[in-house]
Amino acid sequence: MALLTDAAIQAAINAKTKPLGALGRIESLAADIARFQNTLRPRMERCGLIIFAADHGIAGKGVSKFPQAVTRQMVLNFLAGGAAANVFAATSGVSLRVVDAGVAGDPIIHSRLISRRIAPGTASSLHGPAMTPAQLSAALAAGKALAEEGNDDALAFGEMGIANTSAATLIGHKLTGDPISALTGRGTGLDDAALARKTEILARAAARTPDNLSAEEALIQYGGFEIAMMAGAMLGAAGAGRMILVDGFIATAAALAAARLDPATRRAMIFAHISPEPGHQHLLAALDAAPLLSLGMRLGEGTGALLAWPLVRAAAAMLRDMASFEDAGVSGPA
Ligand SMILES: O=C(O)c1ccc[n+]([C@@H]2O[C@H](COP(=O)([O-])O)[C@@H](O)[C@H]2O)c1
Ligand SMILES: Cc1cc2nc[nH]c2cc1C
Repeated sequence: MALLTDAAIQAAINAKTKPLGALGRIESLAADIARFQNTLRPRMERCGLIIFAADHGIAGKGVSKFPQAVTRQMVLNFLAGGAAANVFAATSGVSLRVVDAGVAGDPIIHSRLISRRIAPGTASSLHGPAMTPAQLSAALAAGKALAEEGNDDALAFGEMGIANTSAATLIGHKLTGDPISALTGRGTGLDDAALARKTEILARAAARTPDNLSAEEALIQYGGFEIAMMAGAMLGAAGAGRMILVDGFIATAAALAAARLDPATRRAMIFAHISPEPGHQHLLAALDAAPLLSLGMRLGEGTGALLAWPLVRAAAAMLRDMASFEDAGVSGPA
């Protein structure tokens, strides 16, 4: 089918029974959806959330307020239905899959857990690469395959991994060139002294490698398995014609890596919210992204993406189902 022009999409939005521009940001969201699906009758009925969980070798260096064991404990909480992501998935009408991408310790055995374990946590990126090239390939491929399953119109991606704000900061630094000091934040709630220590540790880890890295190399050197698998899932979702709901700081690091691996992935992305983690605005700027919500949320798990889903659904329904001035016999501007 011929490619819809931006002018044709805008004309369809402008013809709806409302003053010009009166639905604000919902109008540009509808335009993004129409452009991606190449139709003026876009479909946004089904959304699935995939939460990727993994551990980080750098967690042992005191960069998080919480112990590494919380990653595993939260996976069990997701499976029991007790996390914020479970609650918001239910209120937003989103289905949820939980993936072990590489949680430390023995494999978690549970009938509803999807096991795609690359290894029981990455190596510490303070002293060497977090993962091998073969582990990166396996993580990207596993994520891609998961996103290709099912018949969702959109996929939201969440993560759980103690110390993964450190991984996202280092990846973000190597992909944007913005300084570690500007990107590093409190994560799960570090105090001033601990934040200064984290910044110093991340600066040492960053100094190990050249200034600018390819997305592959940044993921190998600093990535988590959950971040790499999420990047693979984003590539898979875009390739399968599903839109991507990008969550917070860590998910946006995965999105930036995915967009560098395949620039065509960017068109599939909807940016759900902005987190107070200071690096998030840098990554959003590198992606030229305007997030929908600003709620002061910094939880991860896909919680911001879950809250944005009803807006995405409404935007598509507006373009598909709203009457035009002509359809409804409503007078245009005087
Ligand atoms: O999504 C965000 O913007 C976000 C910001 C700060 C923290 N988090 C979550 O907190 C964990 C990482 O924090 P930290 O301090 O252990 O690096 C990880 O499980 C993330 O899901 C998430
Ligand atoms: C309790 C807790 C829940 C989380 N969910 C995502 N990251 C998290 C980090 C902690 C510490």
